[in-house]
Amino acid sequence: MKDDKSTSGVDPIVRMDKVNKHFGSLHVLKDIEMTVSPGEVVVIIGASGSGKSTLIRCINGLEEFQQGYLEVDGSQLVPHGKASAALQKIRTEVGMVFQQFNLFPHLSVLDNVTLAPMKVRGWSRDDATETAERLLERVGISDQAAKHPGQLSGGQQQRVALARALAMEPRLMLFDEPTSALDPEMIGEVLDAMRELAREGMTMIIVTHEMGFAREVADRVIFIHKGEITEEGPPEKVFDSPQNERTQSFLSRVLKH
Ligand SMILES: Nc1ncnc2c1ncn2[C@@H]1O[C@H](COP(=O)(O)OP(=O)(O)OP(=O)(O)O)[C@@H](O)[C@H]1O
Repeated sequence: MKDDKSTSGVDPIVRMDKVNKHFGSLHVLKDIEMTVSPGEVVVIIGASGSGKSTLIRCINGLEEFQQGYLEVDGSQLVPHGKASAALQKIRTEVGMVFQQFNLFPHLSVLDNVTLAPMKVRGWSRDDATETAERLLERVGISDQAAKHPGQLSGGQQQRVALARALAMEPRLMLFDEPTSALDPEMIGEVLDAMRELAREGMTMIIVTHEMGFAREVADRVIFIHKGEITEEGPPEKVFDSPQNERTQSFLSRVLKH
């Protein structure tokens, strides 16, 4: 096991040691070693197809991996793991926001947010509604609670998705390119909500192409190239003086505009 001093005595929320993942003959994740401490905001960057989404999807068991050690908040996901008690626990403790919102189209905004706490956590409707209303207020869309997702803008839908994930009181939030499907004028409102969450101390792992945002919110930036972590460090270091030539050429491409 990797000895990671960033945990400084506190148990990490995520511990990955030599995790390998294949899609058939494609070796998508190669010996991934990553430790995330409570309260840390880690941003994962890299070219399209480098394995960023696959990496975070392994963390909540949406993708299985073939080799290595993966532990989330004390529960271990095993290679080739299918349904297990650990997986169930991890799914309830880890919130995820996807590129495509993935809201239930036939439910109101409020019902989208109350559903999982009632079904999974066994909360009463009153308790779930109270929490949902507070969260919708917090992401600035309390006036949309009775609408259906299709009646909202992309930015509003993504904020509902964030409220829905937070309603489960997650220990860790994963974001998979949460602004990539949004019109440019709506990106800011979603990033603002994420910024706020980071300020409040939520542990977050974020895959994004928003480099300005990454620099601003990340405690640590991880660069992935063809399934390997080739560089990581504080944002100032990775963005201003990248050591690896792959990072240098990626950043010079994406920061050109
Ligand atoms: N379900 C799947 N079956 C087969 N190959 C897959 C599957 N999902 C992803 N891949 C492949 O795995 C590689 C990594 O994909 P992944 O989506 O993790 O990359 P990414 O870095 O998130 O890319 P992007 O920035 O474009 O979203 C790619 O080559 C992709 O085509």
